[in-house]
Amino acid sequence: MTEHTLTDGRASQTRWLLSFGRPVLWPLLISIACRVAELAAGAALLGYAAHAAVSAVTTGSGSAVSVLLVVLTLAAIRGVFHYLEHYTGHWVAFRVLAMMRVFFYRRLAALAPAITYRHRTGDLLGRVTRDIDRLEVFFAHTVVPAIAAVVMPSGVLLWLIVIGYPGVALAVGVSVVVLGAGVPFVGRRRVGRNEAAIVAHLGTVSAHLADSIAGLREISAFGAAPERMRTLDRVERDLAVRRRVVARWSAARVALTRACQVGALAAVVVTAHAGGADAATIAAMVAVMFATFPALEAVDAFAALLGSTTSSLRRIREIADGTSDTPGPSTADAWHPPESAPEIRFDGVAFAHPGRPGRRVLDRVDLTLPAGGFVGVVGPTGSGKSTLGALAARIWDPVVGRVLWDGHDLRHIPVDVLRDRVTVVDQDPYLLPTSIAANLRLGAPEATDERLWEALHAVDLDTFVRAMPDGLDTAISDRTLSGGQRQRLALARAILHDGAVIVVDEGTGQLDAATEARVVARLRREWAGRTVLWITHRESTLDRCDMVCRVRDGQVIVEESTASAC
Ligand SMILES: Nc1ncnc2c1ncn2[C@@H]1O[C@H](COP(=O)(O)OP(=O)(O)OP(=O)(O)O)[C@@H](O)[C@H]1O
Repeated sequence: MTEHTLTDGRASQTRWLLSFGRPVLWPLLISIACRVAELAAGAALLGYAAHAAVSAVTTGSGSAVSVLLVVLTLAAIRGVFHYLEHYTGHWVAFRVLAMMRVFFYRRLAALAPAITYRHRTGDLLGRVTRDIDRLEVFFAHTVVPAIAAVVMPSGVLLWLIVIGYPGVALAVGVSVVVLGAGVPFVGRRRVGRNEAAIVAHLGTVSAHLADSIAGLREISAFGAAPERMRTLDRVERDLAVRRRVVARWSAARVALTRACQVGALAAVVVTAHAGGADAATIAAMVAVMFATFPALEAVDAFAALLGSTTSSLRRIREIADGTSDTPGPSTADAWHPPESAPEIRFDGVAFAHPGRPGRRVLDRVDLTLPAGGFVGVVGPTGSGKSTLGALAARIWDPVVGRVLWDGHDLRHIPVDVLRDRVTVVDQDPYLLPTSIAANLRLGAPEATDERLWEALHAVDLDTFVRAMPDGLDTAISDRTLSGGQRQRLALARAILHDGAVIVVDEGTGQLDAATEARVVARLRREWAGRTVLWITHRESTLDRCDMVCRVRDGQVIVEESTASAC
C-alpha cells in the first residue's frame, strides 16, 4: 500500500469514526474545552511560579502569601478541569463503545447466517471485542488531546505576540511545527505497515485459539496439539518481530523529541534575551514552553494509535459495510405474507455455494411443497438436502430461478418477517449456556411454563427435565446434554416458535428408533397445518409424510405421495 492510499484510508476512516461519534459530539466538545483549560491553567501555573521565583531572587519583590494563593488557585483550577476532562472523555469513550458493539452485533445479525460461513467465530469475536476496544482508546485518549495539541500552542503563540515578543513567538512556532507535525510522523510509513500486520495477526491468533478451544477434545484425541501450538508459535514470532519494529521507531521518536525540546527551550532563551526580556520573563516563557510539551507529545500518541485504530476500524467496517447474501426487498416490492401456512414452490432453481460458484449443488429444480404438507426429503449424503432446506428458509438465494411463497418470490418478503415465519431446526443445533427455559423461550419469549412443558412432552423430554435438579431452570450448555437430548430440546424450541414453515434438518438422527417414532408422531400433530420440510436419512420416518422427495445429482424427484398414510 502506498503512503498516499494509506493516508487517504486513515483520513476516511477517521471521518467515519467521528461521524459515528456524532451523538456524543457535545460531551466531546466539553471534554476538549476542559483539556484546553487544564493545559492553560498548567502553563499559567508554571509560568507564574517561575516568574515569581526569579523576580523574588533578582529584585526581592512580591509577597509569598499572594504568590502562594495564586499558585494554589491555579493548581485547583487545573485539577478541576483535569477531572472534568477525564470524566467527560471516558463517558464519551464508553458510550461510543456501547454504541459500536450494538451497531456491530446488529450488522452481524442482518448478515447472518451466511456471514458465519465466511468468517471464523474467533475472528468475529476478535473484531467485536479487541478491535472495538481500540476505538475506545481513540475517543478517550487520542482525539481530545490531539485537538488540544493544536489549540493550546496556538494560545501560547498569541500570548507571546500580545506581550510583545514576536521573535520568541517565531521560535516557539517553529518548535511547535517540528515537535507537533514533524517528529511524531518519523518512520510512520513502516510503523503503519507493521501495525496493520499486527492487527491482522491478532485476528488470526483469536481465530486459531477459539478454534483450538472449540475443537480441544478432537485435537487432544488425535494428538494434534503440538502442531496447533507450532502454528500459533509461528504467528507469535512474526508478531514479536513486527512489535520490535514499532517499538524501535517509537524509541527513536522519543529520543528525537527530547533533543528537539532542549533545542526549543534554548531557542526561547536566546530569542527572548535578544528581544530584551528580563530574567523573570525569560523564566516564565521557558516554563510556559515546558508546559506546552505534554500537549505536543499527545500528537505522537495520536499518530501512534491512529495506525492500529485505522486497521481495527477497517476490520470492523469489512463486516459492518458488507452486503447481505439475502438482501431485503425495496419498500415498493415488499410483500407481507398472511398467517396461514403457504405453498412453497421451487421454480427452475439452481444453486452453487458462494465459495464454489462453478459447482451447482442443485440444478433446474421444479418442486411444489403443498400448503400444510409434511414433506420428507431423502437422498445420499452431500446430495443437497440441507441446501434445499436452506433455500426454502432463504438462508441462501438461488443463483437461477425463484423460490415462491404462495406465488410470491421469497426475496419480496422482508427478511425479519421471513425469519419470524420460518423455523429452522439445524442438524447440529446450538444451545445457549443458560437455563432450559431460556433456551426454549429463545423464539417464544412470552411462552408460559405450562406451554414449555407441553412442548417438552411432545418431544418426549418432559420426564428427563422434571428429574433435573432445578427443572426448567436447570442450567445447561451445549456439552452437558446428549446428542439426542439436544436435538429434542431444539425441536421443542421449534414447536414453541411456531412458524408457518418449518425446516427440520436431520432433527431426530440421534434418537433410537422407538423414541424417534413417538416424537415424529407427536410432531406431526403439533405441526398440523404447517408446511414442513422433513430432511432425513431414516427412511422409517417417511411413512408419516404426505410426500417424499429424493435428491440426487442436483435434481429433486417426487417419489411418492402418501397423504392417506398420515
Ligand atoms: N457453505 C458451503 N460452502 C461450500 N460448499 C458447501 C457449503 N455447504 C455445503 N456445501 C457443499 O454442498 C453440497 C451439498 O451439501 P448439503 O449439506 O446440502 O448436503 P446434504 O445432502 O444435506 O448432506 P448430508 O446428508 O451429509 O447432511 C456438499 O457437497 C457440500 O460439501
